[in-house]
Amino acid sequence: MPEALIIGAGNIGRGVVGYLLRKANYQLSFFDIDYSRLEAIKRRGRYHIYIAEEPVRKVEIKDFEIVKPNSLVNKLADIQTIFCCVYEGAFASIASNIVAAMEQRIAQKNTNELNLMLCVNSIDAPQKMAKLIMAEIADNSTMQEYFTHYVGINQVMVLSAGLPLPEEYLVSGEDDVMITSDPHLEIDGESYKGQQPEIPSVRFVTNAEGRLKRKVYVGNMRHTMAGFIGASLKQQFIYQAQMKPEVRAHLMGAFNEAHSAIISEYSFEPAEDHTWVAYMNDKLNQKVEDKITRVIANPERKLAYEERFVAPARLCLKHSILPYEISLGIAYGIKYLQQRPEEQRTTEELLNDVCGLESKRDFIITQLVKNHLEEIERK
Ligand SMILES: NC(=O)c1ccc[n+]([C@@H]2O[C@H](COP(=O)([O-])OP(=O)(O)OC[C@H]3O[C@@H](n4cnc5c(N)ncnc54)[C@H](O)[C@@H]3O)[C@@H](O)[C@H]2O)c1
Ligand SMILES: O=P(O)(O)OC[C@@H](O)[C@@H](O)[C@H](O)[C@H](O)CO
Repeated sequence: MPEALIIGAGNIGRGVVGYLLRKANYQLSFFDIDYSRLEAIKRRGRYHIYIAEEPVRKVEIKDFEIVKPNSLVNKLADIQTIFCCVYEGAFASIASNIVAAMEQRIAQKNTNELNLMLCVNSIDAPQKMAKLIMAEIADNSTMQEYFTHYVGINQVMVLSAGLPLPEEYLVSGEDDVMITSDPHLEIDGESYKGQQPEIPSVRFVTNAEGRLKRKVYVGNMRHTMAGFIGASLKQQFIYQAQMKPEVRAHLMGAFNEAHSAIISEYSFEPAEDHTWVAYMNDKLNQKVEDKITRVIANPERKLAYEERFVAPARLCLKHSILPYEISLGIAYGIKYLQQRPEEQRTTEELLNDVCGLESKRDFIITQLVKNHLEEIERK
């Protein structure tokens, strides 16, 4: 039986990744910084994944292991497949544990490849993780050689959402999770070390940078924009914003601007890209109870210069596309920040501090956002 360790047993770790690996008969082990929560799941012996299909399907997950904090390094020294389903803030501690595990591996002459799959929506995540590891082994050429030869740090595009279980299903267990329909993963096959396993609904792909940016700049941008607009309409769920025709027109406009920029910058096979667009657009019609608060969590990070709004807006300009609708998403993001009771900064200051936009250098984007904000205020 193949074995995988899932670090970060949250919506994606327990949900999408747990579901796909268990379906492929993997023996699952979970590690999470919240060990008491893992213990509670283990005590119950099972949890459920609800797949948001019509009708909703429920899958039971049992016979899994949990890893104690003081056993993590031993586990990492032994295992070959690790899925990291965390936010970037967890990278430093994971990097330190990988370094400690590499020491053990070298001592044990373990030359089995170790592949770390980074299930994160962050640009350059593998480079950031590699940098943290390299910083710890800067003076150790044996470790550096081992790292280069045997450790793969691989970007994953998680093409499904994982969310806390909506309240109406909550009877069966507090650790159950919901995932959207047709979950699948794309893993960077160019960075992967060794033989690629065959797992249904998991594809090893090339052009990972283009694919990740397509996901984050086009898909996550539109998702978060629906959240910011929905928040201004005092809605609770993403689908409520997506279903409003006037909102959907703006979401589609922003999606099309970002998508045009992405396909101008990166090469995609047209049929594959067509299928991706259809898959993403199908999500607009799904009535999944995905809370706006989840999708717009950490709004300042999401509005940053290299992130899902400003980066595609800049890419649009590079390819002579006016990021008119994406700028509307930024405007709603700024409006959301301004409504926080503790927020004192002016629009100009927020555009600068949060979005990294400079009024001279980024004249077009800042002007578009300011015009949209005036228009929103007039409504
Ligand atoms: N939820 C989605 O729909 C979705 C889809 C695609 C990608 N992602 C990405 O997947 C990642 C996880 O998202 P999520 O929705 O599952 O979040 P989540 O908050 O539900 O789960 C994250 C888990 O990581 C744990 N954690 C935090 N620091 C840790 C550490 N140092 N070591 C071990 N565990 C740690 C937390 O306790 C939590 O259980 C994020 O990077 C997110 O952007 C999420
Ligand atoms: O995970 P974040 O916080 O980067 O973004 C929130 C959502 O957009 C994200 O989790 C999506 O649900 C997911 O990426 C599936 O497309």
